[in-house]
Amino acid sequence: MSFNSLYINNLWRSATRLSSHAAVTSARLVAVRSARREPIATIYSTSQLLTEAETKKSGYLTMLSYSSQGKLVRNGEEKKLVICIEGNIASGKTTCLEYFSKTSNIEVLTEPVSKWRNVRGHNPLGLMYQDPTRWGITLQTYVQLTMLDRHLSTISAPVRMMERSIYSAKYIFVENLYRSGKMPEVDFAVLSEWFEWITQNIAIPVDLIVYLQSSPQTCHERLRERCREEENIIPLEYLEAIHHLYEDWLIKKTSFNVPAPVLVISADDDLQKMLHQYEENREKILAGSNV
Ligand SMILES: Nc1ncnc2c1ncn2[C@@H]1O[C@H](COP(=O)(O)OP(=O)(O)O)[C@@H](O)[C@H]1O
Ligand SMILES: Cc1cn([C@H]2C[C@H](O)[C@@H](COP(=O)(O)O)O2)c(=O)[nH]c1=O
Repeated sequence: MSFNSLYINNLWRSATRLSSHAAVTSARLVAVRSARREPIATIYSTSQLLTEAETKKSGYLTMLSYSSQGKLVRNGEEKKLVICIEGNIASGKTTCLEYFSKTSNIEVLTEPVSKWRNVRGHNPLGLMYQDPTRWGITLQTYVQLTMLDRHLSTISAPVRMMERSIYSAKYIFVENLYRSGKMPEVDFAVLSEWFEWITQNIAIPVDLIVYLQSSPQTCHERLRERCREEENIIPLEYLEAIHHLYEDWLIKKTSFNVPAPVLVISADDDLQKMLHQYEENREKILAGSNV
């Protein structure tokens, strides 16, 4: 095994699946020490993890190596396209993904909302809507973790389409909690430190962002129609705030780094017209292009 090549856990995934304290501890050691660029061979030999052969067989671990920028990257997936579908709450992202899931050679990853509604019997999404100042950090820490898990999971098809990204979780939702005065500064600082560490040390490739641009009013109507219990208390103003953050990020490009070209699709139309628009844009989307 080469010096700049190592197996590390997909962090939390191994923690739950390997169910061994020694394995979890050593996995953490590998991740942290490798980020500091200490000799991998030492790390590998001190690890209580699976052997290389066991690792490959298990499929739980991802082979990572350093890029020329010094970031950890997944091996062998350079030619796969990653497309993130972005947009306000209830703008139609899941519906869009469902449509494309019928296409062969596309892997579709929806947001892990079910995890946000149930982590070991707790509902951080519901808690956050009830008391954002107390529970915003709890939800957003978990969102960041689960989105990172999505980004790092092995890609099983030439094209991956995924709902949102670790970027929008931070640039839109954390930012909104903080700007609206509902997230204490210390919570925002800790989340920001985590986010910066992740994005500086781990390559999170995105080739195209498809922005479903919808009016907050449309989203409000669709949200009511969808009837997700936790979201009953969302006022129109909340969707307006999310909308403005999205517009500043992806249209005006005045707030945060945009990690990929953006293809804008207006999403206020009825379902039939939306499906027509998806067909019209299919080629561009699957080529990872916005022109
Ligand atoms: N173009 C559309 N016209 C009318 N209703 C829609 C449209 N697209 C989605 N919906 C409905 O709106 C709700 C939210 O859509 P969904 O795809 O879940 O949005 P998101 O994943 O962005 O939150 C769902 O009830 C869905 O059936
Ligand atoms: C990414 C992210 C999401 N949320 C909330 C917003 C919504 O209530 C759900 C996601 O539902 P959608 O229909 O897929 O938009 O989760 C959040 O509070 N924080 C986040 O970072």
